[in-house]
Amino acid sequence: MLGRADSGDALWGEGVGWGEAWPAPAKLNLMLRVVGRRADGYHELQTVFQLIDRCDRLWIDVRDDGRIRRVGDLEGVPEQADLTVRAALALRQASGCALGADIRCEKHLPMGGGLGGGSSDAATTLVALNALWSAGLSEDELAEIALPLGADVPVFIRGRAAWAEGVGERLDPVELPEPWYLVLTPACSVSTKDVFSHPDLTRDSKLITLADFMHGDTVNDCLPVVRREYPEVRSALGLLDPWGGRLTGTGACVFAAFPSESEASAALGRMPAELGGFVARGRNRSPLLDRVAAQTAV
Ligand SMILES: C[C@](O)(CO)[C@H](O)COP(=O)(O)OP(=O)(O)OC[C@H]1O[C@@H](n2ccc(N)nc2=O)[C@H](O)[C@@H]1O
Ligand SMILES: Nc1ncnc2c1ncn2[C@@H]1O[C@H](COP(=O)(O)OP(=O)(O)OP(=O)(O)O)[C@@H](O)[C@H]1O
Repeated sequence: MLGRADSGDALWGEGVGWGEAWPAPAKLNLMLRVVGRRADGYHELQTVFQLIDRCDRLWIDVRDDGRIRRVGDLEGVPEQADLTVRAALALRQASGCALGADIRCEKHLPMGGGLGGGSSDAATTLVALNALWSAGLSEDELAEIALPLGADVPVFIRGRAAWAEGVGERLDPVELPEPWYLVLTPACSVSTKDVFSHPDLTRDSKLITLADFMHGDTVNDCLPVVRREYPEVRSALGLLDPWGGRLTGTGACVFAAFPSESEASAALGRMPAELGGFVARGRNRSPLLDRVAAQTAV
């Protein structure tokens, strides 16, 4: 898990030079309702995604020999299971492209944190290689390849804060306030699969509207199960009580919104030193959209 020392260079913004890096931002689920279950076991959701300016970074070199390789290790994830490698293979298959790639991912986002790090890495790989290979797939086609890689991958392809339904593939862009968030990263990894297969998970939440959400309906139906099964998440949430802490996705990360960076940083300063956490700005537009525009303008 990443602690406080890991800070500034994972952000993007004015004056931050990305060089050749491709950004893979995190997301927060600002609310999450489980409204049904499909025949294949996947759950129908209503959720609101917002991006934050905390990113993994990828470097991708095109290879002429058609091989797709991961450069460097990712603890607990074999090369062929890595979502960046799987995304590249899926794009090569879909596009018929004969080129390959070396992919290096610098992780700043905790795994199993509900921040969608692996999903975002996959989306960035698809978008980057579509440009670098001149594969010519449309955004819709990329989103279609993205979904089998993970329910969270399409939102990162679209690169916009969104109201989402289905398993997260029916996306409507939304303009939201862009507050500062304090995100706490408890030292545990929550398995999305385990939460969704838990017998006590609420699976019949009533449908709400965007207006309901805007008026403060920010329930996360995974919270009761996660709070019970993961004491680290329970105690991190308790620390955010004064500011209305919320769980993102199936956790483990929890967050609270603040009107300014200084207020979010002050709250972070009051957290126990051993608890990982960071401050990031909510964003309605992904830096990936700008990075790919810069690439295609070359
Ligand atoms: C919880 C969220 O993060 C909210 O944004 C996502 O719905 C999860 O997306 P994800 O991590 O990309 O999840 P996937 O890799 O597609 O699925 C992991 C496992 O979670 C379960 N799963 C996931 C999403 C969903 N809507 N229903 C499910 O039941 C399935 O058992 C699946 O095997
Ligand atoms: N490049 C990658 N980065 C992170 N995880 C990866 C990657 N490739 C494969 N994985 C696997 O995917 C799992 C989920 O990782 P991820 O970081 O997306 O979790 P998450 O933030 O909880 O996701 P979500 O919010 O989408 O449920 C990891 O535990 C890991 O086994």
